Amino acid sequence: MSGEFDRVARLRAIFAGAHRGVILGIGDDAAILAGDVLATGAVLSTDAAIEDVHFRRAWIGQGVTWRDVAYRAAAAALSDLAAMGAEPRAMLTSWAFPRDVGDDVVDEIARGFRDAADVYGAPVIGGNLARAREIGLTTTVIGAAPARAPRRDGAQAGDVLWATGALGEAALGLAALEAGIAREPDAAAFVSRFVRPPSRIDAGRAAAQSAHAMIDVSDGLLQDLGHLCDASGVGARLDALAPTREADALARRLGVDARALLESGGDDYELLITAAPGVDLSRIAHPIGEITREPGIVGATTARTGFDHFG
Ligand SMILES: Nc1ncnc2c1ncn2[C@@H]1O[C@H](COP(=O)(O)OP(=O)(O)O)[C@@H](O)[C@H]1O
Ligand SMILES: Cc1ncc(C[n+]2csc(CCOP(=O)(O)OP(=O)(O)O)c2C)c(N)n1
Ligand SMILES: [Mg+2]
Repeated sequence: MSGEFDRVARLRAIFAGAHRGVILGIGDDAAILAGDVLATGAVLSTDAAIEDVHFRRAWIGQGVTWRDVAYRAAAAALSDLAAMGAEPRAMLTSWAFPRDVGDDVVDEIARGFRDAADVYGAPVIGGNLARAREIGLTTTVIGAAPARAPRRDGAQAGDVLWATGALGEAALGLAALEAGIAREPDAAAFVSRFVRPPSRIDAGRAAAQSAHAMIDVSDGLLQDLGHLCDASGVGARLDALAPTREADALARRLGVDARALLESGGDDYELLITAAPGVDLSRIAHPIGEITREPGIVGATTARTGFDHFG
């Protein structure tokens, strides 16, 4: 197994390449980005993917690869840029793992980040390696600001509430993984929805031009819609949201409630967008309800729960 500095050399090879606006990448004390690639303003966020909190080693070989785990860590972090309508420019990634994690695994993790770098157009320009008891992959994302970034606090009563994709399906994929049936045909699509969330960068950038408010769904619809409503001083009425037949069938098999996962499952990395009633976002999203003057969320079948790290 290589030492820290040999590992950095291997990462440098995997992340190699010329990238627009990157004056200095991996290998020095810090990276340098050209100011003009962030001329509209820099949008910055960071998120961690921690073993047994966000993923499990036991999943590897059960329908999930290390490359998937890494891709998901990057995509989850990049989702915050989508939610601001920003255009990804670069990533920094800080990894911690025990000594027994070999070079082959670290290389696979690097390739997963490189996959995400290619899909999102955000090269890995630096990071850190450290030893720890558990595997942790922390990703800092850097994006260029849109002309106007839709925030959590801009929703107005009467706005239409839109979502970019199916909610609750990633949580079903997670439930299938936890139940050990991830490789079965009726579960595979949900598992891949969990491990490789679709990029909503283009949707976020398109919506930024007309949205009043936007947030990404990481902790569950009710939880994240709740954050948006609280920040905006409004409430929401949800339409009757129905899981697909396939989702319902898998949920029944797993003994979970597909509708509850749709409302509180988390790990979706879809966008919630609110916009004035005349705005048509049907190219990128579908309407799921409306914003109300009265606080609180009505129309849900479950209580406002969702993921809370310390709850
Ligand atoms: N350790 C921290 N130090 C400073 N700010 C933090 C810290 N942890 C979270 N925040 C901030 O709190 C807000 C909510 O964080 P979080 O729930 O992780 O958002 P998201 O779901 O978009 O990743 C964000 O603005 C984030 O930057
Ligand atoms: C092993 C495992 N158990 C449970 C989950 C579900 N889960 C873990 S963290 C989380 C919420 C999203 O992660 P967080 O770190 O809160 O991201 P952020 O909201 O900061 O973007 C969810 C739904 C999971 N992904 N993996
Ligand atoms: Mg976060």
